[in-house]
Amino acid sequence: MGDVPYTPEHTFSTFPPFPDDVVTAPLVTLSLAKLQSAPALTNPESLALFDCAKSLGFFYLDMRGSPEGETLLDGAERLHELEKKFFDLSEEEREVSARERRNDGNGYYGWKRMGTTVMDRKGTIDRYETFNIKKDDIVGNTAPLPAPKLVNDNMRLLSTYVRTAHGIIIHLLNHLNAHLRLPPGTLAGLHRLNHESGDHVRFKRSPAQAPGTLHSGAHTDFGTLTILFNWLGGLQLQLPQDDKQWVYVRPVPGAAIVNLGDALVKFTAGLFRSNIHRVLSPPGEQCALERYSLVYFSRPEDSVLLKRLQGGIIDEQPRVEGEEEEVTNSKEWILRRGLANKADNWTPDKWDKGRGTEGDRDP
Ligand SMILES: O=C(O)CCC(=O)C(=O)O
Ligand SMILES: [Fe+2]
Repeated sequence: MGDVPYTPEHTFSTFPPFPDDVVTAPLVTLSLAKLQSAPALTNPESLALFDCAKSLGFFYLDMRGSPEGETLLDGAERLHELEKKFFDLSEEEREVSARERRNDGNGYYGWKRMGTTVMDRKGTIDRYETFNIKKDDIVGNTAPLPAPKLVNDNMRLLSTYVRTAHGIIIHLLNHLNAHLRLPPGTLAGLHRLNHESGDHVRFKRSPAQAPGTLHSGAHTDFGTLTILFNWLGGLQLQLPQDDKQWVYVRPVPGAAIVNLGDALVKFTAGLFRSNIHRVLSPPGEQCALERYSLVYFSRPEDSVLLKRLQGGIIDEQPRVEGEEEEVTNSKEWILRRGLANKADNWTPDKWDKGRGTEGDRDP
């Protein structure tokens, strides 16, 4: 997309700062370069990753000093520009990629206009729009959903981004695999780039709204690992402690926010945590601005069953009665969770069907 001379620092400097007087999440910062520098079992950074997967399930991943990390940062700045342009297209142009047009049962991918899903059991209507671009469409595993010229002209950028994000995710999974004492390559083998999966790039925008307005409802992510770039605040997570306090996640230039999703909870029989999060209007002066996010969601390949993996320390996890009942594969899980919240013909009963691993954590 032409030359975007932006660095994360530059982009951050164009916005009012994230305020200092709000409570923020105590996320650890892990360095991708350090994770890449030594094998898992002798690498303190890797042990910190394992601890985090078992406790909060959210961390900053500092991308600096790693060639793959720097490529991702550059791609994120470029895609931030591209998503602004995409959402500024006329409705008619965005409509080309409308999720309703996807008639292959994959109606979770494509453009979702604002206000077409519900965010809670009361039926509160969402306050954001998204464009989910399927990894399989980008790397050529499937025939792509029609897209505006703007998007098609940027396929190389999207392809580099997807391949880089996917590679970083495989690297993180290999670390976790080692600590779980699973046979080498077990997790990576469930997330092969050239096999169909629910991985996608998400563009997300919400308009400026009153302070404290809920933009996206409380949820856990459905899949494996999520790599999120934010430039403005607004993301909150609910601390696991008893008081279940909601705290903001401060966006940090040069770092992505990474979190674990439900698939990793299921694979590890509850050893890992997929934490609840939501989005409110950005705090302080940032509230007056439109808010964009850029997300890469990784998910197990479509046919993978979402249940405990055999082997390693997972075998030591207690068995819960009924845990082998109603096991779904990854594709069914995503579509069930992703489409249960459509606002048309919505009922509270449908909301219940779309729940993930929140269990009694569900607000
Ligand atoms: O907009 C954000 O910062 C978070 C987005 C998110 O949690 C999601 O799309 O699953
Ligand atoms: Fe999320």
